[in-house]
Amino acid sequence: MKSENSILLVVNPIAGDSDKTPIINLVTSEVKAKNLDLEVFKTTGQGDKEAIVEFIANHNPSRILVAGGDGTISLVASCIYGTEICLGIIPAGSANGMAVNIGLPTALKEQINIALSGEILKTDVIFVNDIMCLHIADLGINAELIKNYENSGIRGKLGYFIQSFPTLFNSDFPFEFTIEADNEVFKETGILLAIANANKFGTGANINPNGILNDGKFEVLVFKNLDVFEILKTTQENPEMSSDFVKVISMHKAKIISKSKVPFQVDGEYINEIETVNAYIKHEILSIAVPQSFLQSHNLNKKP
Ligand SMILES: Nc1ncnc2c1ncn2[C@@H]1O[C@H](COP(=O)(O)OP(=O)(O)OP(=O)(O)O)[C@@H](O)[C@H]1O
Repeated sequence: MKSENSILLVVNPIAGDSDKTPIINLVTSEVKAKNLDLEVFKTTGQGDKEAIVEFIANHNPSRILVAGGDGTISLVASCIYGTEICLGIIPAGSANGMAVNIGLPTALKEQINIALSGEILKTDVIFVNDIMCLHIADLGINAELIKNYENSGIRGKLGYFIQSFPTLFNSDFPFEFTIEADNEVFKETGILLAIANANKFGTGANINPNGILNDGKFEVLVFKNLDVFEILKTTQENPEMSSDFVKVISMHKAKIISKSKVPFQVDGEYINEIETVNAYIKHEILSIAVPQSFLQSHNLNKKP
């Protein structure tokens, strides 16, 4: 049985290269003000999943707050999906795609209050080659950019920017994909194939404006070229992109085969070069605390 009063804070001390003491202190005072109990778990980078599972078994928290980046959020999500334990996000990484997708505010106190709130979304989760994907996985030029960025040692947006030029010149794009979607087969050529449950990359680019986190489906989007005018549209809240630029297919499961090996990333983490991806969705299996405005603007049902 979970303990309604018990909150666990999972902190990744190295995420985003920042000191987490202010976060721990403010979470401690906010949790205390609500008469709840707090335990803090700091990740080490070694055996964290097993340690968190054991910690949960011993402390039975009703909610887990995560102070880290997308990697730490995925780690905790993989420990609690399918349970009633709710995840609260305190973005503190170099990449915070999930925070961007649920529209978290920037002020820490507001983030903590949302993470402890009763506004809860039961989100779908995609599994790509059995790897959990909370927002977007992709094959092609973005994954190649992430690989080059991770190898470069230059952090932040500047690192991304610097890597984009050699990546664009040296890439093997376009790639040829066969997409076996539910009961239909599509053959598409493109520079990037995204498998998306959410709308946005961590950078804020809104590549899947019609994606809904709890509709039981995900989208495969094949971007066909580097049309700058169309790419700029992804900075808008509701972009209408040309079908010459992107092909969008909504589905429950897919097998995607690339004619040649292609770079592959999941939620901002480079995985490897692959030829085949099997993707399927699990419906409403992860509870996340979200801003009330997000639930309202997306007409999403609140499900405790
Ligand atoms: N105490 C630690 N020391 C070193 N590495 C750690 C520690 N705790 C977690 N990690 C590593 O942090 C990574 C996850 O970081 P996360 O994505 O949350 O933040 P981030 O700042 O966005 O990181 P990155 O830029 O590497 O994606 C994992 O690779 C994990 O193994």
